[in-house]
Amino acid sequence: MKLGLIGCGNIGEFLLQAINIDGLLPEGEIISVFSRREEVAARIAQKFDAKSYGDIDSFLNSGIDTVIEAATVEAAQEYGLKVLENGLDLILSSIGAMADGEYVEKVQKVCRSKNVTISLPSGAVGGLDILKSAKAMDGLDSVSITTRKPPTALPADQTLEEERILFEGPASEAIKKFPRNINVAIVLSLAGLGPDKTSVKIIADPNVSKNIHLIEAAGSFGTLKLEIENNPMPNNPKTSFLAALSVLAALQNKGQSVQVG
Ligand SMILES: NC(=O)C1=CN([C@@H]2O[C@H](COP(=O)(O)OP(=O)(O)OC[C@H]3O[C@@H](n4cnc5c(N)ncnc54)[C@H](O)[C@@H]3O)[C@@H](O)[C@H]2O)C=CC1
Ligand SMILES: O=C([O-])CC(=O)C(=O)O
Repeated sequence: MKLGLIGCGNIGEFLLQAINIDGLLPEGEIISVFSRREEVAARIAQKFDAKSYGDIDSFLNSGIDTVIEAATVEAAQEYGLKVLENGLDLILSSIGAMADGEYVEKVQKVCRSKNVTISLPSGAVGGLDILKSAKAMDGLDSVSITTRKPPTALPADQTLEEERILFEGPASEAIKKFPRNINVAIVLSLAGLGPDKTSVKIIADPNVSKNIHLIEAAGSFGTLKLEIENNPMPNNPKTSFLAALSVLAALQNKGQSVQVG
């Protein structure tokens, strides 16, 4: 795999280290890097033996076959379709871009016509396999996620002394208000009941140091209760380490003949 990377932040730099330096993707290498700030892309590219590009078209035509997006929901929406239209597979970190049903339809149409795929890694949560099985015969009745993070990981009052509920409502609204914090609700929506029927609660809690997600679901299969206590990434406490690992795992699993789950 000849990989291109959009976004040189936390997840991006983790992947460059894991793939280009530590050799954790034996069949792949990140050869091209694109970021909003060209000088950042140039510095990071040099450090990890890749090439940086200042415009998206040269990046997409740099000999890559797969693009990893690790930037923002806005960037994913801006470049996602273009990546696919150029005949390149896409792996998305900013899954909030897929909250819009019309956008998802366009993505599916381009994927079919260009024979490419878009992969949505499980990110900082799990249980997607259970939700997918549970809804196979329309037997999934409810899905909710309660996200509890320290104020440093949220756009919250940093001097909070007690926990505070910042949001309660559907995933479709949550991702509009917290596009950098609740991508997990959209991946759960896509596996389960959709962004309007997936309930979200976001709590800023000064008494926790981890990013905690509690996923609850019920249906004809039974009930699900899954709590994940994520360690934050050292350079960006908003992002859980598991989210970066899930992108690496998606790359490692890409094209494998034995698919688990
Ligand atoms: N699916 C999930 O479970 C999770 C998803 N995320 C999402 O993954 C994405 C990446 O996360 P991090 O690496 O922690 O973020 P980060 O903030 O550390 O890095 C983002 C990078 O993207 C660059 N960027 C911003 N706009 C851009 C544009 N228009 N074009 C190109 N580059 C652009 C920034 O300059 C920055 O270097 C974020 O959208 C984040 O919300 C984060 C955690 C969990
Ligand atoms: O990393 C996390 O715990 C979740 C997160 O930021 C997101 O879903 O956007």
